[in-house]
Amino acid sequence: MVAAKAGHSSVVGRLLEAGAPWNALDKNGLCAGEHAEAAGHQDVVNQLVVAGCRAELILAAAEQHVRPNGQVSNQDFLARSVRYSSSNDRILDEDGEAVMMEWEQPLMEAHAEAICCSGGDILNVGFGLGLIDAAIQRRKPRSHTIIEAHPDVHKKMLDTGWDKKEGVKIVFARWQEVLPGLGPFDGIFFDTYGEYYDADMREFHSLLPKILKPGGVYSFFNGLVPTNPFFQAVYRQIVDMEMAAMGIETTFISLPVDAPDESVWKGVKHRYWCSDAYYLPVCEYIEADHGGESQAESRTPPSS
Ligand SMILES: C[S@@+](CC[C@H](N)C(=O)[O-])C[C@H]1O[C@@H](n2cnc3c(N)ncnc32)[C@H](O)[C@@H]1O
Repeated sequence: MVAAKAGHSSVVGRLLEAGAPWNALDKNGLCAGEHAEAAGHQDVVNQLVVAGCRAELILAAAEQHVRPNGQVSNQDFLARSVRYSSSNDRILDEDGEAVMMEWEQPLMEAHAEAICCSGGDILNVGFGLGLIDAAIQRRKPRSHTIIEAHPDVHKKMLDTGWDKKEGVKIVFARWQEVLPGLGPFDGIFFDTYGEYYDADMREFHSLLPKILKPGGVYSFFNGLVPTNPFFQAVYRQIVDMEMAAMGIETTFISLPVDAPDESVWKGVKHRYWCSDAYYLPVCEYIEADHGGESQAESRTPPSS
């Protein structure tokens, strides 16, 4: 950390080679990448991002929850009840963990804008409060498929008439059971609960070439390590690399987040968000006739 703070990239390199963990924290909870970033040593930041991506450690650590603080497995979550608040501004699981909260509305609006840009056939995985589905409906797509696996959430969808909306098809199942038998789609959004990047999201991503049409847009709720900006940057890089291996280019759009004040978290077991920035992923096939340079230019660097 001292070497990172001082910008000594050769020393940082040697320490990493000798097995120093890229993601160790000091007593103030800061990692080497944050020290380097604060001191303006971008070369060291980039070096640590690359090391983080390569390290076996990151692959193990990649078992991040798609949504933070979901402490139960997906199957357990689906087998237990959830409750909607009376004002419909949140869903809590049996432990009082927030499954979804209304403060995310502007983020969901932005995701809908990204995936509905060409209209057509849209897929959303995970209904929750229906925020993104309402935003999708406002954009009047040709068809709108919603995969939802929780019985209580499915009941809420029926109680609120989602099954009667024109063009809407509800698939009451885990996405693992019905994909890739659906689609293909022009726009896809993924936002489940109690699932992990390593085990679940990566599997979902591997289906994209089958379910995303050429010219289509994929996005997902980016809840990967929201508590640490440097670790977030590493995950953005990992997603970018894994998508690129499938011929898909990822652009992260940086959005300011109006951090919900303390009162919003009252009654929620864990506050799952504290960052003032959100990096909205937009994933599209790399076009064969695209110039390599212009693609690189349009990417957001991992440390931004
Ligand atoms: C965070 S909420 C989605 C919030 C939604 N984006 C919104 O705008 O309100 C996650 C949803 O995914 C559902 N879900 C969890 N695991 C699933 C799975 N394997 N397949 C389908 N839906 C799942 C949950 O029941 C929950 O309704």
